[in-house]
Amino acid sequence: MIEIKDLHAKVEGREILKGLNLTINPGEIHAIMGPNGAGKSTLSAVLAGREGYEVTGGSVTFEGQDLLDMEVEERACAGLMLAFQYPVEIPGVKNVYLLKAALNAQRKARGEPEIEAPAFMQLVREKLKFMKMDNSFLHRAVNEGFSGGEKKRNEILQMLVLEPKLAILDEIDSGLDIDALKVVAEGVNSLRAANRSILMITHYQRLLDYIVPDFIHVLADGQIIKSGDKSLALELEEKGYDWLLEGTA
Ligand SMILES: Nc1ncnc2c1ncn2[C@@H]1O[C@H](COP(=O)(O)OP(=O)(O)OP(=O)(O)O)[C@@H](O)[C@H]1O
Repeated sequence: MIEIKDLHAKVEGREILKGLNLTINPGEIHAIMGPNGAGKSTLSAVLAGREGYEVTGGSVTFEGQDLLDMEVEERACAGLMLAFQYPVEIPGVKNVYLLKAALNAQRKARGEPEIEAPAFMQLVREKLKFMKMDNSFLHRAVNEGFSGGEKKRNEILQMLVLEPKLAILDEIDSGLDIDALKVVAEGVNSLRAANRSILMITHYQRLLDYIVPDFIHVLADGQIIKSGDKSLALELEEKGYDWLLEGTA
């Protein structure tokens, strides 16, 4: 699905990613953990094509295409989607409008006609119900006045409607109460498919009890310094990061 080789990136002139390598195959779920400031969100921003992040070396291949050469919209239409750590509020744009516009942009890129209004409403209502969200969320401005947990649910709602090939979840568990964490995890688990991959950034092993990853990686100082299976998260919970950082030094 995606192959990241020796990726280097700068933010505000400072090198944050320092030779990062990661390969994710279709159907796999990978989790990235690591100390604050290690570059985890920078990685997701670079993959999504966010402005202000300068790639200074390396390559990223997404389904055989050079991802770094694609515009943000092209990346989205090709099936890459990022759930933000801090979802943005878009005053004046209704949630339902954003979902429909995004879905139709995707369909257009695939040469498909726009979705018919009744089919769209049926799809969206079904996904809202799955996320245990009230229909009124459709007619509110995107994320405006949403609680922290509601914003995170809304990010997953977008994913359920848009069905990305590669879903990147940046700290989707932060700010969620216990019940909301389960709902969000169920949403993410329902995305699991043989032709879809998920990359989750998290600080807590707790999320990984609900969404069990195939691989866990530790990102520190701009590089992946250790990879393992889900048992690595338990080891990190117990020992912290110092033992790994000392080993690297
Ligand atoms: N726009 C920016 N301007 C200046 N520095 C930035 C910017 N974005 C990121 N950085 C710096 O890059 C480093 C990596 O940040 P990043 O958000 O990628 O870390 P992280 O691993 O996601 O951390 P956390 O676990 O705390 O969310 C930090 O030192 C941060 O201050």
